[in-house]
Amino acid sequence: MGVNNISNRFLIFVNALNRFENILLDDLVPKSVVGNKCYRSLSFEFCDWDSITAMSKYKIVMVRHGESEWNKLNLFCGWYDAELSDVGKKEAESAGKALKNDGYKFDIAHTSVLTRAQKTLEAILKEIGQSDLPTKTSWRLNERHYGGLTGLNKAETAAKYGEQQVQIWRRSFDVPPPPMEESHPYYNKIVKDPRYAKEPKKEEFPMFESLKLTIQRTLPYWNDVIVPDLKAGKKVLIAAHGNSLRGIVKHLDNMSDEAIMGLNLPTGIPFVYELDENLKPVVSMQFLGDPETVKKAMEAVAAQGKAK
Ligand SMILES: O=C(O)[C@@H](COP(=O)(O)O)OP(=O)(O)O
Repeated sequence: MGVNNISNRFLIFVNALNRFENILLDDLVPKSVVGNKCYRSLSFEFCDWDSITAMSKYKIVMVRHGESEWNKLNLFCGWYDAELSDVGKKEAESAGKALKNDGYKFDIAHTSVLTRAQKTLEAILKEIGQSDLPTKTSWRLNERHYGGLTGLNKAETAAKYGEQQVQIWRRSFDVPPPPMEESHPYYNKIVKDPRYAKEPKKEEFPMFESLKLTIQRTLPYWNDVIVPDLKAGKKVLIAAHGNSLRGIVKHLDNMSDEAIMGLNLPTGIPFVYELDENLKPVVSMQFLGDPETVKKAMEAVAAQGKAK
């Protein structure tokens, strides 16, 4: 959960419930104290700002790319290499401006091999005056592979198979979409794309991915590449995708398979994690955007799976 001390209010992002809550300090009195100035209620734990600052050892910023041409058309995108839409380019610039306003500078960036994430990163780095920032790219940060759904319209798919089925395909933890067959219109474009010539290995190359499978290939990158950067004292920025980032968030916040179903990440709004020495969050998913805008953007992502 993210916590901001706003005068006598705490603004809390309640992961399990996927919403922001504004809580008066007075309301906190009956809650049990779980540590130095940290509190627990039925649905969340939180700490006052001084305690957070004391515990925070690592800071990392993540951002889902700006709206892509395929987000705009409401198509399942996955490993299809969609460009940013004009709105997405503006979102990426705004993300950079928000980071600049808050004085963020980075030592390293990580991104996927997909254009929409790379272009978003590029726009952000331009805004913060760090266009030459060392950047590592990996297929392990790619969006989940949407298999046979790739290229289908989400609302039309909901009208055909039911909203519930689309919700399962989009947000269940371990139910994968149908595989991408060789006859799929984008099979060759993806499988024969030169950017995958070296990796993933043939046996690792996905034809579909659930969130669980996505996490299985993203986490090794988190553990083996990003964590060492953090431990070396580097300030890290990740520009990636709705579901590869949901996987990292689930891991960091130790969210249950059910709780992660309710999380919809908005495009182009950076969010911050502060981690303690054991890489446990002391600040979770603190968006650099006003809560009402973030909430609406999350709801809009959730609604993409509704039949029109
Ligand atoms: O593949 C896609 O369609 C979207 C996510 O879709 P949902 O899981 O939200 O349907 O990925 P992104 O735009 O983050 O690369």
